Amino acid sequence: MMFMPSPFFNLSNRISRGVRKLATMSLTSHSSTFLLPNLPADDGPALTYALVILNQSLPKFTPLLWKHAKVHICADGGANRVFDELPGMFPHEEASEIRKRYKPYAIKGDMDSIRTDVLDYYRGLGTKIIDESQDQDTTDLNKCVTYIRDSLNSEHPNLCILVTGALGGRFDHEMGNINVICCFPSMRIILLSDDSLIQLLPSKHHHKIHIQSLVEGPHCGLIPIGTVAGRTSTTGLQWNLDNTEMRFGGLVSTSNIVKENIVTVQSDSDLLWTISIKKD
Ligand SMILES: Nc1ncnc2c1ncn2[C@@H]1O[C@H](COP(=O)(O)OP(=O)(O)OP(=O)(O)O)[C@@H](O)[C@H]1O
Ligand SMILES: Cc1ncc(C[n+]2csc(CCO)c2C)c(N)n1
Repeated sequence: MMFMPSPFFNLSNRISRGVRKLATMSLTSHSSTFLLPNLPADDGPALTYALVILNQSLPKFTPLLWKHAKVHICADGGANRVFDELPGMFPHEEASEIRKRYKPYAIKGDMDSIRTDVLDYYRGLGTKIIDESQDQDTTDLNKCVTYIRDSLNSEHPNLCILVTGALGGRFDHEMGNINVICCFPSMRIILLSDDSLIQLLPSKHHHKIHIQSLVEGPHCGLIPIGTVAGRTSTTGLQWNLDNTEMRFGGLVSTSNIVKENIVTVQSDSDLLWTISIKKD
């Protein structure tokens, strides 16, 4: 006799799958401790930071990010910024000393923006040069993240990629940079400027964001990207969401305010989390 599923089979199956999903939903913690002068020892499971420098003015906290990062990669013309701008952040030291101290591990991109003198200089210091000029379909940031994922992830598990110069500037580049964090949802990538940071909160986790109020906030936002976010719930914000629908072209949470030391977010869709960075 042929098996006939009961009319309730799908429903009960869906419910039990839903329950299982809730029961197994993992909690991911986030904390911008990389903006503090020293990484706290009790920072939970240690993250290893990789720093990617894009071709925009370096944020003032670049030396701090460099110190916290285990590996430093320049996206094409980002190398010009390290060469030109880092010595100016240490006016009392010799430019050549600073350039040797802040030597990128690799420079990767389509190499249409790095100057020849800069390329020759870092090649001479032993920096890996990865020329992908044949690929005109992915951005230099995408190329760098791919390199980190494929070549560095096994050596450095629990990697978090900090990206400077990702926001502000040309709008197509900004959107391209945001697209990169959506292209690699399982990697932790944080886009930074002097004014704000952005990261993806994948829907398959619940999120606990430890606010570093010395260096970030209070302005923040939660933005659905690419699709409707049917249900999002938050705690710790002035305008919390309670199973609220958000969509581009409708409600998105901007100019929200952090009210507690911990913000929690759960949603059925991937969201962008953004928070302001304090000027000192
Ligand atoms: N004005 C900008 N605003 C935001 N991001 C930028 C800007 N300029 C450069 N970037 C970032 O720096 C990366 C390297 O930039 P660069 O100027 O070397 O190359 P590009 O040819 O402009 O970029 P791509 O080759 O990726 O199109 C870019 O991929 C982008 O992520
Ligand atoms: C539909 C489409 N739009 C734009 C580009 C061009 N493009 C995209 S990323 C990039 C940077 C390469 O480093 C360039 C030139 C393309 N290929 N396909």
